[in-house]
Amino acid sequence: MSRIETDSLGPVEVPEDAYWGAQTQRSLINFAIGKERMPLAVLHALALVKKAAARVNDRNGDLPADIARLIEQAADEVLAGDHDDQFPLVVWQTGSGTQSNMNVNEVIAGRANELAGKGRGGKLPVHPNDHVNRSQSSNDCFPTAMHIAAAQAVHDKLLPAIAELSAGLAELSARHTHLVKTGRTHMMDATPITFGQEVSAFVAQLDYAQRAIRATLPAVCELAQGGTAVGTGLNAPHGFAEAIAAELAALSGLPFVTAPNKFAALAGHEPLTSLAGALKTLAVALMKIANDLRLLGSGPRAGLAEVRLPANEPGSSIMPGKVNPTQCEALSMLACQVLGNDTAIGFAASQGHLQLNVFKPVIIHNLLQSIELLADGCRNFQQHCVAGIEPDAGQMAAHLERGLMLVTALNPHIGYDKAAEIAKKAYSEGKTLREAALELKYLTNEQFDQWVRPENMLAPGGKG
Ligand SMILES: O=C(O)C[C@H](O)C(=O)O
Repeated sequence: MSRIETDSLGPVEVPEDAYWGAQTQRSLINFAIGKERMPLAVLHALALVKKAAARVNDRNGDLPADIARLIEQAADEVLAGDHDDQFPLVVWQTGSGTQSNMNVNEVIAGRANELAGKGRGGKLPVHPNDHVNRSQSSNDCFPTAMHIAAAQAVHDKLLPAIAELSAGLAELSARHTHLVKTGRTHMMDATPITFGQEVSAFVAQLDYAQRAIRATLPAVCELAQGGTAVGTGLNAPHGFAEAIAAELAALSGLPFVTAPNKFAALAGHEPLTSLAGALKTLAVALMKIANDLRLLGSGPRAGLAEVRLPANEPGSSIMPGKVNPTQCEALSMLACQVLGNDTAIGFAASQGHLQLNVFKPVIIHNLLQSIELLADGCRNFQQHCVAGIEPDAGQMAAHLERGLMLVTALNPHIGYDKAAEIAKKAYSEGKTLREAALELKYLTNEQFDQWVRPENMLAPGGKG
């Protein structure tokens, strides 16, 4: 069953139960490309813009109060998720997001008209363009929705998830401040380190990444709304930009303000590019953390085997009893995706032409995917990997005992060249450092005990 809706190009048949109108239907027909739907977070953010615009327009006397109330009521239903099935459009559509903006305008108008007792859809008494889109253009409300969706996702999901992983790693580090083990540089044995020190680097890397992400938020909280079609604000009343930013801040609890230059806010996407870059920084840190932990957990018999990762599931369909570092694999894979998304965002954001960037859907699709993957990834990694990590103190001690770079502690006492001779002799003849040193007569047994002490090699000022 269908009904007829119209737009400026003429009549279009839409499913009878749909709230959307002609423009959404045309987009469905003209852009049957891929499966990637416009993220719901963007559509909900657009609904928030429509609600805020209705309030400001009502206050300004630019909308009849009853129309504004109907818009707000329908927008609230969208925000509550009651109409999520009414947003079927894909990412690969008009580069301004006009069709998704019209999808939201049409659904809100269509539902508002039903609430007014006029039947589903249509343009009376609430018109999708004249009322729901009042004082707006897709060119300002779509980038506004992009910024709102990104800021909310970072604030509500990503920062708490980073904090959770960071707390888990900090706890692991604090539990093992005295567990001495072999340090490695160039993947080769180096001087000692504690497991606590090793893990403390991960905590600091995450801290750096979260600070980089936070630093981008003030610019992400600057909104394009009020610029309308080209940045001049045509058809929006004086003061609309400031008023709607304040309304959106009040509705969302986030510190949104109006962007100082609307021309740039429509045509450039530097704030979201910076955020994507900061997400890349987080992905880079997570890649290092995942790789280090799977390297330290390699084995269990023929690898480093210095940590035991939780055995969450059988790893192999053919090799009985094999357990794999699957959480590290998932985390490092999603880090690759985030690096790829950052590249796509960079290309897309660089393509602003004159007064508009028309690569907006692909930017926000990639950005929100990165945020979601990173947030879920941090949480999962904490809960299913870091929380269950146990160091193997025996294996660490054995590696330390066999290690050759403890010899570095002898540099201040016998000089680099003699110390190197000891290390080379020990390695080539399969001897311990002590045996080689004594055979070369460069020091006594007592001096070796006094100078070669891993626990004294962990900080500046440490002496052999
Ligand atoms: O949809 C609009 O409001 C404007 C459109 O993106 C355009 O500039 O052609």
